[in-house]
This record gives sequence, C-alpha cells and structure tokens, in this order.
Amino acid sequence: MFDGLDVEAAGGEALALVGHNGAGKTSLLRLIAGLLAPAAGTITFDGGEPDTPVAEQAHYLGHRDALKPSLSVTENLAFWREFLGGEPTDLPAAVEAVGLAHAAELPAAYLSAGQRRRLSIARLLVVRRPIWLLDEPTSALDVRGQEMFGRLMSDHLAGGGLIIAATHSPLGIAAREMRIGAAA
Ligand SMILES: Nc1ncnc2c1ncn2[C@@H]1O[C@H](COP(=O)(O)OP(=O)(O)OP(=O)(O)O)[C@@H](O)[C@H]1O
Repeated sequence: MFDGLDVEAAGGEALALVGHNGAGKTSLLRLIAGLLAPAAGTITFDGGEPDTPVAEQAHYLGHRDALKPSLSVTENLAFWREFLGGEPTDLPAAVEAVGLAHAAELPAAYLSAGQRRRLSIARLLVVRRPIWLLDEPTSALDVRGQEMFGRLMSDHLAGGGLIIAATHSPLGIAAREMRIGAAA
C-alpha cells in the first residue's frame, strides 16, 4: 500500500494526513493504533510510557462510532472509561463539553449521526491519552460541532498532546500537512 514512509510528529502538534481515496490514510492510523501489523518498519513514541504499547497511549476515532446502542450517552462513556481503564472523571462535564447534556440519558440508538460523533469525541475526554488518531473526525458534525471540536483539539495540543488526523476537509486547527500516496 505504501512504503518508504517516514513520519515524525511532536507533542503539541497536529498532523493532517491528506491523499486520494485509497491512498492509505486510514491504514496508517490503524497501524499506529495497533489495529494492523506493519509488514515492515517500526512505530515509536519517544517520551511516552516506555513499557506501554503506543496503541494504549492513543485514542483511535474511526469512521464508525463504537457505541452500544442500548446504553445511554452517559452509560456508553462509563463503559468506555471502565473498558479503557480510565481514571475517575467527570462524565457529565464530558457530555456537556460535546453539547449532549440534553441527551445524556438517551439510548445511543436514538442519536443522530452528528450526535453519535459527538459522543465518540467525548470518549477522548473521559479517558486521557496523549495521542489522538482521528479519521475524518469532523464528518457529520454541524458548524457548531466543528467549532466545539476545534476548541477541544486546541486544548489537547495546548496540554502537550499530539493529533494525527486523516482528512479531506480543513481540520479547524493549524496542522502540518502530510501527503500519503501520489497527488491526485
Ligand atoms: N482490510 C483490508 N484488506 C485489504 N485491503 C484493504 C483493507 N483495508 C484497506 N484496504 C485497501 O488499502 C488501501 C488503502 O485504504 P485506506 O482505507 O487506508 O485508504 P484512505 O486513504 O483512508 O482512503 P479514503 O480517503 O477513501 O478514506 C485501499 O486500496 C483499500 O482497498
């Protein structure tokens, strides 16, 4: 799919992966997230927890929102916090931060596409991880949702976090562009 790829990104930086459909942007994110094994090469995280795999220090926000439809918004977040071994955090604050306070007790099955994406974004806030791997994160978000997520991404970068995002549209924050594959 791709070879000879040499990418480096530092804390506080956002890297925007751009490239044509099928270039390998999602695959690169999935490699870093530990969901695919590289045929060759290594992925390292200097300054992270040395004994913890990079994948466990990263959040992967994929195309599909990983939600349990029968659980409410708050229950989904509680599930993720438990599953990912997060510290006790203020779930209502995370729900509020993504603009879902009015839907906190609604089953995820009833959420719109944009609301599901907002709930997925709340997972990034509930369990703190330094690396955010985002695949088309703003798809389905309305303008206010995009602004909200832009602020959350900026806060993450200001705290020394790292963002790597595959995107076909502006990310809403200053990002270094990295092209995957040949220009279309
Ligand atoms: N599980 C898989 N098995 C086989 N081939 C795959 C698999 N997943 C992806 N591919 C192939 O790898 C290539 C890169 O796919 P990828 O999803 O990484 O592209 P992308 O750059 O994210 O594209 P898009 O802009 O359409 O989201 C494509 O040719 C795709 O068909």
